[in-house]
Amino acid sequence: MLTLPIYLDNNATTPLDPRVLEAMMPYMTNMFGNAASRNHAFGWQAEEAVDYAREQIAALINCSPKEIIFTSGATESDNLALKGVFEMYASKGNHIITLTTEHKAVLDPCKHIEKMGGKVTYLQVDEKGLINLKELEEAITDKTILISVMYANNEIGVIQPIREISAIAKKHGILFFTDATQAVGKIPVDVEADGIDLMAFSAHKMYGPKGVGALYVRRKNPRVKVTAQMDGGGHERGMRSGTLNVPGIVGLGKAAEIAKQDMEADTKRIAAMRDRLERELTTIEESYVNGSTEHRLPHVSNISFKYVEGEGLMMGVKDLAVSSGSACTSASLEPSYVLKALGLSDDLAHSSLRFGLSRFTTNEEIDYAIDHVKEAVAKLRELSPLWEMFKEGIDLNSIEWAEH
Ligand SMILES: Cc1ncc(COP(=O)(O)O)c(C=O)c1O
Ligand code: FES
Repeated sequence: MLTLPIYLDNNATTPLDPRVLEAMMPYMTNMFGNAASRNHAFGWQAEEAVDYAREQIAALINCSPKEIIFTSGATESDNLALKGVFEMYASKGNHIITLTTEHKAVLDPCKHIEKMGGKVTYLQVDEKGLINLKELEEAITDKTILISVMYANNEIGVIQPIREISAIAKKHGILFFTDATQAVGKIPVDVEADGIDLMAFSAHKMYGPKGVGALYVRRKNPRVKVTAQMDGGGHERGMRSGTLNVPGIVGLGKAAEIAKQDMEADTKRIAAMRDRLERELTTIEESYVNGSTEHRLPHVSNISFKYVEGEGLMMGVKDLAVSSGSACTSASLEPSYVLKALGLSDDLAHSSLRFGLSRFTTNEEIDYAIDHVKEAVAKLRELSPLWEMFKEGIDLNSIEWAEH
């Protein structure tokens, strides 16, 4: 049975897995203790639950439970990593290297750091969305303290060469931070093998609750430190004060456990549906997949349908919850800065849709999406004078479409 509307915007957020909700429920009802209360059973129960969640998360990303700092989500983790390193290592240097295609939760703290006297290099990506490793190495100066490169992009799903980046950071004695919000729980992420020093992630992108996330902070070779951005009771080894969100943390832990256990099977199923969706939708004339299809998350596809407005297309497929650009910026009519960074013209960037599948996506939903997007593109093009000119063989490149 097909229930409308269909949710294909799982890069913005995922639904809560019922197994996660079940694990959280006791901590939202009778087990309400404060994990910092050391003198009674309510506190012990809560602390035990938090410790267990730390272990579940550590098992997913291959770290020690002690290396997990709980936060309110990836935005906070990004802020803590960037500003925390900038402040902690001020005597060593003030230069950070990142990408133009990072999430705003990285770019905006970088802007803040610039206002505080820091220097930030924003590296361009290639037309597939990938970093240029030579340019990365060339950007390093004796003042560089941090390389911040996202694991996988939220708009196009492109996965960066994390191990090569961390090797460069290590060679130069620089810390490596990755915003892995879109990757953790979706693809294998191993902080040891990947050589990551700091890593941000969030529960609500991996079938957990909203408002909870974590920052992985390496404790051994090198022992990484960040200056707290939230002062108070000294929770989380002094790096993030504030009463712990116990139900949320339990949810993140359970989400991590399920991800570890189901990842292989989920990925196989989801990638097959994504590939079918992409194969079918690219039979539409003048449609283009954005970003690398080789180094990409298994559940994402970002496609531009030339001569169609993404916003109009979204209206045309009302029962399909997809996104054009990213959720944070969807209120603005500016074309996506990520797609622009790949070299797309404004028009092509505007004509894109992002499809994000989940473990709950069904083949029937994909069938629906294929049929309705095809239909909507055809209808909108019927009304488009540009499409008509294109069909008549008039060369539009020189007049309407900016050079890439
Ligand atoms: C790559 C990336 N970083 C950071 C965030 C922010 O995460 P949160 O909503 O947990 O603050 C998101 C989600 O929008 C994201 O996709
Ligand atoms: S919700 Fe991910 S782009 Fe903001």
